[in-house]
Amino acid sequence: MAAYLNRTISLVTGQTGPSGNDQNSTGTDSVDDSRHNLSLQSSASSTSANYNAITDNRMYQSNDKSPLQIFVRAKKKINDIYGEIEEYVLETTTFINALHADAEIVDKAERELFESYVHKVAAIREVLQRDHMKVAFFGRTSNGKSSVINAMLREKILPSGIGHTTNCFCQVEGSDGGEAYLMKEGSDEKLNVVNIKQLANALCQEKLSESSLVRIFWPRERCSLLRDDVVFVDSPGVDVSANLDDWIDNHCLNADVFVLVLNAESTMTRAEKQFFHTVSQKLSKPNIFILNNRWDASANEPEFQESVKSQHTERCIDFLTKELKVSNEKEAQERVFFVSARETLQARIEEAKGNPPHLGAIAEGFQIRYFEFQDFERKFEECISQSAVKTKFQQHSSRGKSVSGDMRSMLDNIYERITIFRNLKQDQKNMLTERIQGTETQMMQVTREMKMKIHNLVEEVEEKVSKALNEEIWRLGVLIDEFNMPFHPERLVLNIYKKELNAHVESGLGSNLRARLSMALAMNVESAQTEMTDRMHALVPNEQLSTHSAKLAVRTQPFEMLYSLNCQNLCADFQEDLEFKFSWGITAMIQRFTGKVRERSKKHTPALVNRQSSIGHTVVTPVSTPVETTPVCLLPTPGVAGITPEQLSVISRFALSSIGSQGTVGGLVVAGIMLKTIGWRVLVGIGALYGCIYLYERLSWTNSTKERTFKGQYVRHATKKLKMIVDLTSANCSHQVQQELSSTFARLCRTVDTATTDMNEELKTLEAQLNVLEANQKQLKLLRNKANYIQNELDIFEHNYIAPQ
Ligand SMILES: Nc1nc2c(ncn2[C@@H]2O[C@H](COP(=O)(O)OP(=O)(O)OP(=O)(O)O)[C@@H](O)[C@H]2O)c(=O)[nH]1
Repeated sequence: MAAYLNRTISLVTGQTGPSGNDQNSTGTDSVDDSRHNLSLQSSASSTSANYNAITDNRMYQSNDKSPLQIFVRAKKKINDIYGEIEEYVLETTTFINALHADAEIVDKAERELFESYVHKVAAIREVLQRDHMKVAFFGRTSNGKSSVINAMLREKILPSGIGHTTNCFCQVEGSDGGEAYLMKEGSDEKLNVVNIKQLANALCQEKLSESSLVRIFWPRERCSLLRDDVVFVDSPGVDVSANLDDWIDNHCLNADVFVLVLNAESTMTRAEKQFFHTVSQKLSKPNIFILNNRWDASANEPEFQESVKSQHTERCIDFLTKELKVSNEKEAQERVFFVSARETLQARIEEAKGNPPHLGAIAEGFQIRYFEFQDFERKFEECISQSAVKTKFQQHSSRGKSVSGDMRSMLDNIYERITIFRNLKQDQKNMLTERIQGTETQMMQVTREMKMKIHNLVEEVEEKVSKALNEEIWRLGVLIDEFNMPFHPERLVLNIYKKELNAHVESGLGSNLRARLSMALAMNVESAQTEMTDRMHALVPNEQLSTHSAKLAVRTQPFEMLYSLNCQNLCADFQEDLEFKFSWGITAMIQRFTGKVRERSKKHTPALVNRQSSIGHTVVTPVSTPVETTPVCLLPTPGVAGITPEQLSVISRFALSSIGSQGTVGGLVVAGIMLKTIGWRVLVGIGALYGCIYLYERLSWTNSTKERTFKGQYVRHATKKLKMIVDLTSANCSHQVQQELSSTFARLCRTVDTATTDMNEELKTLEAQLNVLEANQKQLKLLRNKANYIQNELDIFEHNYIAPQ
């Protein structure tokens, strides 16, 4: 009670707070003085001063210091934060959708979860737009609920009158664009606002059910409360309906403040109490104000005024603290008021006309009641603003935090996954880089080694072929003896015989060389190829081996050496000599003698190198036989007794011609000398023997002897020619081996190159993937920081708007 009185005095004196109260007088006497000062009969100056105080108070209420501005600013702030949350959620979802392309990082369920936040935030924003401060008025019929609302709105918007007037729930809310209209529940049709008198009035024909709602949209600019998002709900009297539960469920659950409008002329009824009991059961600690309306009536009985007020106040406080348990004593004292709604409304209408408000007074003590009503409004505004911020925005703030927190932890998970994935890719990149470098180094080493190997193998082949061919040349006589085509000295037959013999020698030599060398050479080549392939296999990564295995495989056809001896051309210049020559004839003797001398000179002197440069079409290099190992000398070498073979040949020809030319005279001289020396009998005997030998040799000069002679001449000729191509043939063979191995190695190198190129491509792909992953991580960090920023914003919001309460 004392608090109530202090409150009244502070309003009158224009001072607020406990200090103001302390500085002024306290107690009943002071109140009496105030009442005296504020009576309608007070002087004009006093009225004018009080009017100024009222005007100042209204100005204060309508400026930015109005408690309702807390809600307005909080709503704007949370709206701004939710704008950022929506932007953040959209940005994150777009990013996650892009990441979803890589299923290893974000799966479908995760993506859908992110998308669900877009809808969630959009839904919260929608609710946020509709959030307002809602006050609901209850009380018995005709207690003046509609009048209180009208007084607060400063216009007679809701129907009021004696008896049961309000038939249904009427909600008054601000409209934009200066338009006033109303809408029935479940309809979007805008009705003329004058219809409210019919729709909501119980006395009219066209009445709605008591639980239905009519929404009245009133221009915001016409009332500061509406402009600041306060919504008023008027109800039918609690004494006319049994459906109180439905009322509460349909219209009260989101109310921030309840105002119980009592009739100060009577006392609180059971119906009124019952209604609020139900409300306090359904809502946790509802904010309830009690207005003892029609207090102007107390002016008629001033002697009982204070005692009635005390009684009402005590009962109301007990109701709030002891019965409903929704407030403590101190809070309850701030929630009970004694007002006159009718008077306040009239005063404000006068005020709107530019008249002093006291023109609306209907009884003595107007200004106290008027101030009390303003005090109620002030307390109500503080309460509804704080309550609405808490009940509505705390929930939004918590949900915003939960959304940003959930998203941040999901982003953290994705970040960790990307980190693992990135490390994996980085390891792969490092391994691949090392492998490429290793492959290049090993490739250089293998190339060096393989070149050396090919070189050695080629030299070995050359040596082997040379040796084998020389041996075959030594055995040429055997090969020619094996040739058994019928021999005939006739020119045409002999030409065919020579052709066949050339072919026989060529194929015989070829097959003998193959038999001796091919197997070993092929094995050597194959083993070299296998070694190359194995070394190259080691350079190609296992996973690429299957791709490149066909290229790496050793050729299926074994290597075969080709010995192109070409005896047809080689021995084309062979000319046989099948003339009969008596072995004891003078020419033969001289030839034999010169032959022996030549043989002897050959044994003791370096061989004369035939400088003839053409054998068939081939180029011949200096030849050295196994015997002729001495260095080549191009000068004629002196024979026995300083006579060269050419000189001996000239001498023999000269001797024969001189014998032939002297004819019989010479023979007779020789015969005469011999006859005289050894006697004619011995001479005849020698002659007979000589003749017999001649005859024998002449008779022995048969076809087979000619064949033997032919073959002997051929062997000598072919031996000479073949020896000249030994080096050429072995060089040719080694060249074949070199070609074979080089081409194999080149093929393998190409394969390794392809594998290296593939690895480089893979490296590029890995680098690109790493760049993308790095960019993703940067973006994730950014998004995480944004989530933190939003959380901070919401923390600050709670600290500024919710925590202080
Ligand atoms: N003297 C006086 N009369 C009042 C006051 N408040 C309201 N009235 C009158 O009481 C009657 C009922 O007022 P309403 O505002 O309609 O009351 P209500 O509680 O809304 O009534 P229902 O709508 O029927 O529930 C009207 O004639 C008002 O003029 C007041 O403070 N003093």
